Amino acid sequence: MSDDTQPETEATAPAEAAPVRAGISAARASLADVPPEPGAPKQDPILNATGVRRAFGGLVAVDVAHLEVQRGTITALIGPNGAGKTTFFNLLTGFDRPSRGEWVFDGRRADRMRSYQVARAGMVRTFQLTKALTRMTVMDNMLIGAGNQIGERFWAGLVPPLWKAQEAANRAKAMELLERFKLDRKRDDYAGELSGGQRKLLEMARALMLDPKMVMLDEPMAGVNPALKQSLLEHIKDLREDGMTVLFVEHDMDMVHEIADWVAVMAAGQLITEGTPDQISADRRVIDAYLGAHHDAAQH
Ligand SMILES: Nc1ncnc2c1ncn2[C@@H]1O[C@H](COP(=O)(O)OP(=O)(O)OP(=O)(O)O)[C@@H](O)[C@H]1O
Repeated sequence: MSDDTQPETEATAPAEAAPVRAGISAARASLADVPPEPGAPKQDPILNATGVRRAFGGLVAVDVAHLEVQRGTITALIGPNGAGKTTFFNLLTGFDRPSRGEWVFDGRRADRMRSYQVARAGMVRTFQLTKALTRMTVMDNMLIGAGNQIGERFWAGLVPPLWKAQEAANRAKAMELLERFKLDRKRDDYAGELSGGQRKLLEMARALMLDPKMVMLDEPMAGVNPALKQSLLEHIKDLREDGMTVLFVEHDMDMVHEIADWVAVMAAGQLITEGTPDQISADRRVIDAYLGAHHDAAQH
């Protein structure tokens, strides 16, 4: 954790040290008996997807037969360029519509939900800061991340005390998160002035404004300098400690090894295997997929 480097005190050491070990060992234990095969069933999947397909004209970008994501784990989604990872993310989070397929998130059918409904249900993805957002302050980015809960409820939005109370609560929550991500001193700066790594931290902090159960991160390490990488990794581990599930797309295999409890591998739209990081790095199918080799049974 980012705070581990601080000197331990009697008051804080036990409370901070215990959950770190609890989260990772619970996650690994929950996956211990799962076979390293595509579509492997999990003990307690927070996400359960079946037959998810998305074609763009003649190109089948995603064709995932089955995937379960175990609750409380950090799961990496890897695969060569063009494997369909981002498209799959977009489908799951309601930003794209599948040609067919269904999935259940935390006990609720989510394949018909719109993106804001998916987010409200607890599956929240991070977004790269768009140009418009870089021209807003860090705090305003956080407040946008909170959505407009009262304003969306039309009648409540007409009652100023309710509206103001909600805004004050959002601000307090945003401040707490900015402190946690060590961005509190930047709150009045334009988001565009942040470094690559700080932007990633802001993207994650914004997602947490919605109190997600599952956080979806698309290439969290892209454009982050080595100094901030470690801090970012620790923040992602903290999400698991707080009971959240994390699914992330990433090309940086060092990062995958360091934080993933489980890895799902896509190639040419399909889920070709799953397993622990060690199982995956030894899997011939994965090596072949990255080398662009044809899957040939004789090689196994
Ligand atoms: N809107 C779209 N229209 C047409 N083709 C698309 C569209 N979006 C994605 N594709 C195609 O679908 C395939 C999968 O793309 P996708 O971006 O999901 O892969 P990826 O695994 O995320 O790749 P990368 O690691 O390079 O980001 C690619 O061949 C891509 O060109």
